[in-house]
Amino acid sequence: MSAPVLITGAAKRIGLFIARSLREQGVEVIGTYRRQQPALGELEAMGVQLYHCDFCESDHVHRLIDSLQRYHPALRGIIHNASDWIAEGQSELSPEQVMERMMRVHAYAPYQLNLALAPLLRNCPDSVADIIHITDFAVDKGSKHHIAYSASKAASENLSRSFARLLAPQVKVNSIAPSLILFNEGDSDDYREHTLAKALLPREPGEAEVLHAVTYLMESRYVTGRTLHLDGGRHLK
Ligand SMILES: NC(=O)C1=CN([C@@H]2O[C@H](COP(=O)(O)OP(=O)(O)OC[C@H]3O[C@@H](n4cnc5c(N)ncnc54)[C@H](OP(=O)(O)O)[C@@H]3O)[C@@H](O)[C@H]2O)C=CC1
Ligand SMILES: Nc1nc2c(c(=O)[nH]1)N=C([C@H](O)[C@@H](O)CO)CN2
Repeated sequence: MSAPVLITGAAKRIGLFIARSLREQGVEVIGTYRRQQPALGELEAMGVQLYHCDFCESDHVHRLIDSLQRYHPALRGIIHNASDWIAEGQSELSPEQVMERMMRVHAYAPYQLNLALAPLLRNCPDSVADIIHITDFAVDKGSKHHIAYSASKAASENLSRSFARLLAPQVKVNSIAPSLILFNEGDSDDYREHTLAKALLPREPGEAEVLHAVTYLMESRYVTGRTLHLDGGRHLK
């Protein structure tokens, strides 16, 4: 791949795994980060170009777009990975504030980036470029505890359809909809057991499962406007 891949939320967990793996394969990688994380130094040492951006802050998004347009003539791909997983009632935020934050990070910022960076994707010297939105299994089923999160991920998935139609044939646009990929450190044994039991394949697949899906989509020459479900058969339980 002869132009960089932009990965949002690259400082930890799945975004970090994808950024590190693509870089190890010799792909130029640009990453965004919100908070200082231990892995930022490692990414810089690997040659990953990092930009600070909180997608809930409009001026940050505009500054990121300006920098990318100024310093990068082309992009091979954009992976919209950045995400906040906020449950209603589990933070000091009001429901309105939760919905605003969810829509900003999962829909508004990706919308702004796709529109502004489409010319850079079209400039990619490879035969094709990709946008990938990482959404969630909850898009199809909803979520009673993460209502705004789920709705905003559904908006993100719909962005994939619209941008697939707008940017074809130079740019493919797809979604990856995972259910459980990686537990969080604070997850209790009961929560882990309950979550694993939701799928036909009761396992925590880890970040590589998402990397495989990203690689498949970026190597495809005929898939666009589609969603890859990574859910262990949960839809059949
Ligand atoms: N983990 C799982 O099992 C599942 C994950 N997914 C999806 O996969 C993707 C990666 O998941 P995972 O690695 O677990 O996600 P995490 O929540 O662990 O990390 C998300 C990343 O996004 C960044 N981020 C959060 N809010 C903002 C913001 N307002 N502006 C900019 N960056 C922000 C975080 O930065 P910071 O370091 O500051 O927190 C972090 O780097 C996400 O889109 C998620 O919704 C979907 C289903 C299951
Ligand atoms: N931004 C995030 N989104 C999601 C996370 C996460 O840790 N960060 N985790 C999940 C869960 O794994 C869920 O799929 C199963 O309990 C969902 N989204």
